[in-house]
Amino acid sequence: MVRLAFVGAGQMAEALAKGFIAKKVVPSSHINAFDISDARRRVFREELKATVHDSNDSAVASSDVAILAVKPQYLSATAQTVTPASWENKLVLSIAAGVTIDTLKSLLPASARVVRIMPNTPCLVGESASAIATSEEATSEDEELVRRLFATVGTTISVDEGLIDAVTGLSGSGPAYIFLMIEALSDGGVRSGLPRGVATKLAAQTVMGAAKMVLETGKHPGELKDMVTSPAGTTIAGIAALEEHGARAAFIDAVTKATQRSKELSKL
Ligand SMILES: NC(=O)C1=CN([C@@H]2O[C@H](COP(=O)(O)OP(=O)(O)OC[C@H]3O[C@@H](n4cnc5c(N)ncnc54)[C@H](O)[C@@H]3O)[C@@H](O)[C@H]2O)C=CC1
Ligand SMILES: O=C(O)[C@@H]1CCC=N1
Repeated sequence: MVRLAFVGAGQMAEALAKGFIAKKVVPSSHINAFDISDARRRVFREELKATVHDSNDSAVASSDVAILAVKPQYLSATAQTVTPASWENKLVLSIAAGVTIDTLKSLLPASARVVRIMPNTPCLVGESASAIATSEEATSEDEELVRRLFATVGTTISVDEGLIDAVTGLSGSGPAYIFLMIEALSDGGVRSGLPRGVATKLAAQTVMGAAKMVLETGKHPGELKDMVTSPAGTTIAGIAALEEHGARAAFIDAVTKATQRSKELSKL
């Protein structure tokens, strides 16, 4: 079974590690980690029962596959905390927004094989959307291993690296847009008289049900929207309000701006 190292044990590393452990694809005993924060090391040691090391170097040296899970701004300095000998022949996965395969390769010995992945936090509940872009050096076995690993925590898709910034703007950041939307729908329910707990539950279940209908029926979202919308009914009144407030443009702009920010991060 593959031994994993998390270089950086923050929110995303925790979501992935918990997902892998829950799906029994990597046991706690095969998860190595280091983080500069005591608090984060404690979470990995006490909650995840992972092996927490006293350096990135030791965590990587003890593993077959390393996952770079620090913020993009710290990635270069962090990669240098691992000796070239420990990186040798490793499969190195980076989940960092904006950091290109070329940049990653420049930080590692030539024998390291790089794969870029953009997952999202629903990996915690087995519903991540992960896009995978491989370097030329990564073998088909590497790609298969990464796909199998991330498929246990959700859906995977292979893309050219040129599309990873757009993936980041849509599905990498996307859960936050949907959480905001659920919160706002719940507020609407509360304003209309529902208790908060009931409103949030109905809002979240509605988002999940609608998403499942798109994925499982294969129908265009517009057609599904029309199926809800009775002439002179309640839904068209709600849709008209959303259009008046520019909801559609707001979502398009959110993805566009987040994609631009991902591109900016690649230039830092
Ligand atoms: N949060 C999300 O939803 C997603 C995040 N990402 C990417 O995942 C990466 C991590 O993001 P988050 O988990 O949200 O950030 P985070 O801030 O929760 O985690 C980063 C961790 O790295 C640690 N760290 C900093 N320097 C270090 C060093 N030299 N050695 C070891 N650990 C060090 C920090 O203490 C922190 O715990 C980022 O590159 C981000 O672009 C990708 C997809 C989704
Ligand atoms: O906000 C961020 O930069 C990271 C990348 C994708 C989701 N969170």
